Amino acid sequence: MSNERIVSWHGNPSKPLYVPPAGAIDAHCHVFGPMAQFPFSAKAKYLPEDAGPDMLFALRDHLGFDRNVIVQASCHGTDNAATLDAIARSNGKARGVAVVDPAIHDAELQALHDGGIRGIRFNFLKRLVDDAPKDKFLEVAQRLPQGWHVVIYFEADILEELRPFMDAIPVPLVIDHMGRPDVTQGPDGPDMKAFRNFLNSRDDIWFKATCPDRLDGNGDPWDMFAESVAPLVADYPTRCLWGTDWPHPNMQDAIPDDGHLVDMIPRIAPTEELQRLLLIDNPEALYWAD
Ligand SMILES: O=C(O)/C=C(\CC(=O)C(=O)O)C(=O)O
Repeated sequence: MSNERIVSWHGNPSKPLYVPPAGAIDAHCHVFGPMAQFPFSAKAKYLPEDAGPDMLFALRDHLGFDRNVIVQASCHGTDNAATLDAIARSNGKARGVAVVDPAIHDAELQALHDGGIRGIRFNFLKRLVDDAPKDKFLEVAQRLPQGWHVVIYFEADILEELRPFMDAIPVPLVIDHMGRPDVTQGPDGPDMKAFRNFLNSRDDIWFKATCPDRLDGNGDPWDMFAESVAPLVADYPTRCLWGTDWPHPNMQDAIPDDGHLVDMIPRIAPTEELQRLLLIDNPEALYWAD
């Protein structure tokens, strides 16, 4: 890995035209560092510039959101200190998802709960992590604090391979970026069909209708993303979440304008009722149930 620190976020995102409802939650974002206080993991696959809580909360306010769910990014490995620090600074307006060493003690899981964590993330992207031990992941998934869930990040080509593993997880599942379907196949393409089959296999699988910038190679305004994802939100309105994905790790060559990302919301959730579910009720059920 090069030692050059990367900027993957927009310096001056536009003000969105869409105004989120009061209480709206950005349910997928990260913090990077600050490095002097929270060094990156020795195993990190990218070395970003600092993107700490002050920047995240300023963006939240600029975009018209009220709360954040901060997902531990791979560059911080299994040390959740930066994520916990951001939650602690949020005045109750952030909760989080941790990445843990599967050998973590129950008391440490409880300490994470007390710090605002409500789930753990299993990352299966080979470009981001060296190994993803399914047997160990399953063991820790069986002893999570009450009310927690598991977030899984994978790409569409390994959905079937992961099925036995995911089927065995005894708590709700939240799938990052819908398992990265090729949205240019359209709403009835093979990737979306396979993902719908998976959603239909149990009623406690949730998904993040996120990342047009990662999933639609045609670029902003990401029309194929809108076309492919709107039907999924319409058909599973109580199981979808939305997030900016700021600071957009690894997107330095195609940095999205966060204001434009927010303007995707009414295109995938066209009614006020769908927007309330997507931005408030659904993420509250997972992250602010207590
Ligand atoms: O931010 C995301 O959701 C996606 C990422 C980064 C990531 O997950 C991580 O570093 O943990 C990606 O595809 O590079």
